[in-house]
Amino acid sequence: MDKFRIAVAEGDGIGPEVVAEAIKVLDEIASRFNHEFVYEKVYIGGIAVDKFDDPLPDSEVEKILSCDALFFGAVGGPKWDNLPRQKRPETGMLKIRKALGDFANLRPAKVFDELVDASTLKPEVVQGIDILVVRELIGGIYFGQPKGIVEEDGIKKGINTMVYTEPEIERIVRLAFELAMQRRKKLTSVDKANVLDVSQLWRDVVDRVAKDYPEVEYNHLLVDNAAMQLVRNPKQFDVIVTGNIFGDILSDEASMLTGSIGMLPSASIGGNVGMFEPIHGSAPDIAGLGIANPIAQIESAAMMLKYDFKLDKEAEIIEKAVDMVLKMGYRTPDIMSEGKRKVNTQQMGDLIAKTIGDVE
Ligand SMILES: NC(=O)C1=CN([C@@H]2O[C@H](COP(=O)(O)OP(=O)(O)OC[C@H]3O[C@@H](n4cnc5c(N)ncnc54)[C@H](O)[C@@H]3O)[C@@H](O)[C@H]2O)C=CC1
Ligand SMILES: CC(C)CC(=O)C(=O)O
Ligand SMILES: [Mg+2]
Repeated sequence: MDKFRIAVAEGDGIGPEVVAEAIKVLDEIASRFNHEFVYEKVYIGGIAVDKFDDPLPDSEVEKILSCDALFFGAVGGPKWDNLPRQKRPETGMLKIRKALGDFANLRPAKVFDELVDASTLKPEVVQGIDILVVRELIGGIYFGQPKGIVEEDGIKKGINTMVYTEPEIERIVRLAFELAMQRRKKLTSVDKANVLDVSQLWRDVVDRVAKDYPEVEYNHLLVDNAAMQLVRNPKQFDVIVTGNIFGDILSDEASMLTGSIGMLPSASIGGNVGMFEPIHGSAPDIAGLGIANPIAQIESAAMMLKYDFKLDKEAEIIEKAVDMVLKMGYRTPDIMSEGKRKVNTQQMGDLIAKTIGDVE
């Protein structure tokens, strides 16, 4: 029997609701394939602020570092929005990403055939889309110094700084080229090199690294154009590699090609312990209503099995079960369309867990 220790941070808002459904699916996999998943509850975000007055206490970091993976819901909410920056839930999340050293955040945006009608874009634009956004996760403007709000001569000034070193760029770009080699061998690097020096360095590094991957067809796009191209002609994209803030924004945009942000999982890798979370936030507007889509969280569990535990077959079974449940016509409200069967968060989790046993 294989044993894996998983640190579970449910976080805030819809976090606990969707994590509970993903755990159901993991338990089903464990019992069918004779694995043991041991869950270690950890506190990050608003829930940790309430309990410890700290969005990421050292004790939680230690616990996570002793586990094989971190399975994460989402953090944040209006209750904590006016706290000083150091105490905000989001600061805890940024700190744990940095502490784990997970520099690469993989965000696949794949359109299920059954959900073509759920997208706000025309079916012919979104059908067959399979994009992988490779977002740099522990550098760039979310971490650069100096930062803060200072007052000079009675005038307040807000400062953030976008910094990337050459090695930081090279490691994420190289990984993106490697991933492109395993896919359709197309890579688009997104930057703002017409304005930002940090982006010029990014572009120079991409051009240099590209020489080691002659089979990969690559291009550069400025981020404003990339945002437009994602809705104009998303099928032109295979792998998109970009920095922290551009990747954050473009992946939320890409999620709407698939029908809902509730569909997009992610894997953060490259460090000591991998971290697996949906791309969405804590969705305070629907928290507690039982209507959140748990598929992004469930697919994040599949990514954990694949990328961290090397359980490729089990990961694929989860993906197939999701596909089958969608084919049966079940939909949470965010992906609902005419003639389909509306279900709530728990029902969707139950259906996917139950369907695991029916996957061929
Ligand atoms: N990784 C994380 O923990 C993240 C945390 N946040 C935090 O989450 C809080 C809310 O941020 P928002 O900007 O509202 O972004 P959000 O991603 O939480 O929600 C955006 C919209 O998408 C909907 N949505 C999100 N996930 C859904 C799901 N699984 N099923 C159905 N609908 C879903 C929400 O209801 C909302 O209308 C903030 O405190 C923010 O800082 C935001 C993004 C990432
Ligand atoms: C809450 C932010 C710090 C991050 C975010 O929006 C994301 O990682 O998608
Ligand atoms: Mg985001």
